[in-house]
Amino acid sequence: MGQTLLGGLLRAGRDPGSVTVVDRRSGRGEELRRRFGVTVVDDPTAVHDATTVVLAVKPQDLAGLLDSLAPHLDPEALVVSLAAGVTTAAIESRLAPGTAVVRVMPNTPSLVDEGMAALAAGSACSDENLALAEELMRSCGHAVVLAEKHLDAVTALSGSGPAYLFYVVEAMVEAGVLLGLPRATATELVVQTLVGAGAMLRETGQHPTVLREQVTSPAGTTAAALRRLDDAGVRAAFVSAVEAAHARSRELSGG
Ligand SMILES: NC(=O)C1=CN([C@@H]2O[C@H](COP(=O)(O)OP(=O)(O)OC[C@H]3O[C@@H](n4cnc5c(N)ncnc54)[C@H](OP(=O)(O)O)[C@@H]3O)[C@@H](O)[C@H]2O)C=CC1
Ligand SMILES: O=C(O)[C@@H]1CCC=N1
Repeated sequence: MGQTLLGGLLRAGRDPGSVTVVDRRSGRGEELRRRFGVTVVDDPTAVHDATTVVLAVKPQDLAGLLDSLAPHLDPEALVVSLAAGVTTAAIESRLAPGTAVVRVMPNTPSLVDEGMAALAAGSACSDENLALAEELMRSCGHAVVLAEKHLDAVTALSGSGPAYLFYVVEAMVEAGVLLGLPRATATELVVQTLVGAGAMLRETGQHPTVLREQVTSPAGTTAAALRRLDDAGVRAAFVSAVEAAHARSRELSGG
């Protein structure tokens, strides 16, 4: 996710010379340097002169990372965390009092500048800090500011959401192959159908129920398929899956 966001920032015109990546795996540094033209170091004390620090490690690694960064952070620096589940209060508790923290939940379509991110401000975060974090996230897609109590739901919906849609695409491609289509053809059909359906949702502004009804001819093929999906409890399974992601995000906040 960190690399995805880095790519978005640079595409949006940020000077690579102004960005330092702290990466503990030395083998990857050369590739990042070559690909993005940024400075790559393995020493976390490099944050000492940073005005904005983006944390893109797994939630389980965040506490240890914060402890190693805290003594070196400029007290005026803005800290932006991408970690699922970890609250701004938990982050603040490991940093100097008054440190500005923003919690962000991005998603992987940021890779193609179609990301959806939600941001929540910590207790010492000014409007200016929040606007800066929002600008960072808008460099690779959409961004909304929400109360922090909603961030676990955002994580479950748009954070993990691309995986649910890729899962549906995988299943549909397999179905096409089962019906005798070459895999490449099935993939092209399904991918463009997903992109087209997404564009219709965005550009018509119509409710998905209306768009689904337009596809569903009386006594036709779609009605036969949707009946099977309902029989298999697919709609309920999606709701339950999102609930499970929400619960897991809340669990990670305890970590
Ligand atoms: N993937 C996604 O779709 C989304 C992820 N997120 C959040 O983004 C964060 C990263 O997730 P993701 O990119 O999937 O995870 P990855 O494991 O792919 O990336 C985490 C990276 O952090 C590095 N790292 C760990 N500890 C340190 C450290 N102390 N110093 C420097 N680098 C370190 C890891 O290095 P190494 O490879 O050596 O372990 C790894 O490259 C998570 O908190 C996740 O919740 C948020 C929204 C969406
Ligand atoms: O699976 C995860 O935990 C991360 C957070 C949201 C998407 N990926």
